[in-house]
Amino acid sequence: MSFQNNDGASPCLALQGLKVSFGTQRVLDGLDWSLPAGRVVGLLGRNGAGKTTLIETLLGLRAPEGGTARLFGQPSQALPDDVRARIGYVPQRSDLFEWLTADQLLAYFRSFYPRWNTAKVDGLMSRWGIARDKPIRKLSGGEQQRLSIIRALAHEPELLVLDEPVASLDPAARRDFLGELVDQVIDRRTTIVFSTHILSDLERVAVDVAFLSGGRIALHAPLDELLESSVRLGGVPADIERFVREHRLQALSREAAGPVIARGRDAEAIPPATPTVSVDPATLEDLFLALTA
Ligand SMILES: Nc1ncnc2c1ncn2[C@@H]1O[C@H](COP(=O)(O)OP(=O)(O)OP(=O)(O)O)[C@@H](O)[C@H]1O
Repeated sequence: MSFQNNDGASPCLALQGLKVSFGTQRVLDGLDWSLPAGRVVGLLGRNGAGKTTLIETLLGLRAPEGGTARLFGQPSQALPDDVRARIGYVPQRSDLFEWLTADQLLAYFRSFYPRWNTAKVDGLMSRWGIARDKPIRKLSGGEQQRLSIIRALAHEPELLVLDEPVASLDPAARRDFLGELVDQVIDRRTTIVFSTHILSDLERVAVDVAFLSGGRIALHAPLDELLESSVRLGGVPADIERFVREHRLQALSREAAGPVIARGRDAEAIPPATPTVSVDPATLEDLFLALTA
């Protein structure tokens, strides 16, 4: 699958050979990744896989030891102000000034941006039920998280990066938030990268998924295509191995025991079960476990 931009412009995010270590621990290990405009990508990986490190490095908040990170064609480490204004970021830990009220906070941020969508801010503040005149420290964790998201959406960024934005949100708020992200893409072609551990949410919206494992992006594909072309195979290892070879499937997990997750070229390339090998649809959880092992 190709992720070239349709209009031929440079990708909004381009990472090449990115390397980041903490002491002797190599977290990003020659990571390549490129994203055209207008996609929503769920960044998946196990705890400690390096999602936050990747997000901080791509935004220029952390210097890599090797490789390059570019946003809108500019080096992330030296972004001009006009490019910075095209980016929205919701960090994992709240960056809100807790002694301000929501209204004061929004007024403060508004002063930094040439563009600010007051109607969108007001609409989301009332839809998400956030008190405007309470000190932020008195808002619940989920309300603070929603306020942080509103702040990041308000200046209509072309690239929105969110580090576990739904961690404190209840299921209804998560659904609403994801709907908002999708609207954002439909209305404005915003590119959105967000890390999450809540796989069930992703299956409800048309998103891409990118799996971070071993310091690299192991796979990046539209989720619906990935699910349609992936299966869980059951049977004894020798039969499965033969089945995978004969049907030219790509085995995504190589565990000696248990189900094997495999992928065909597309949905049509998936063969039916045989007396010795069972073929069932793979879930996103199957894919996550296989690809981030
Ligand atoms: N400032 C730091 N100093 C030392 N080690 C760090 C630092 N930041 C991150 N690490 C280590 O780097 C690895 C990747 O951390 P990171 O926070 O990027 O992972 P993550 O995928 O976002 O994890 P989680 O899903 O738990 O939020 C971890 O092993 C972590 O302990």
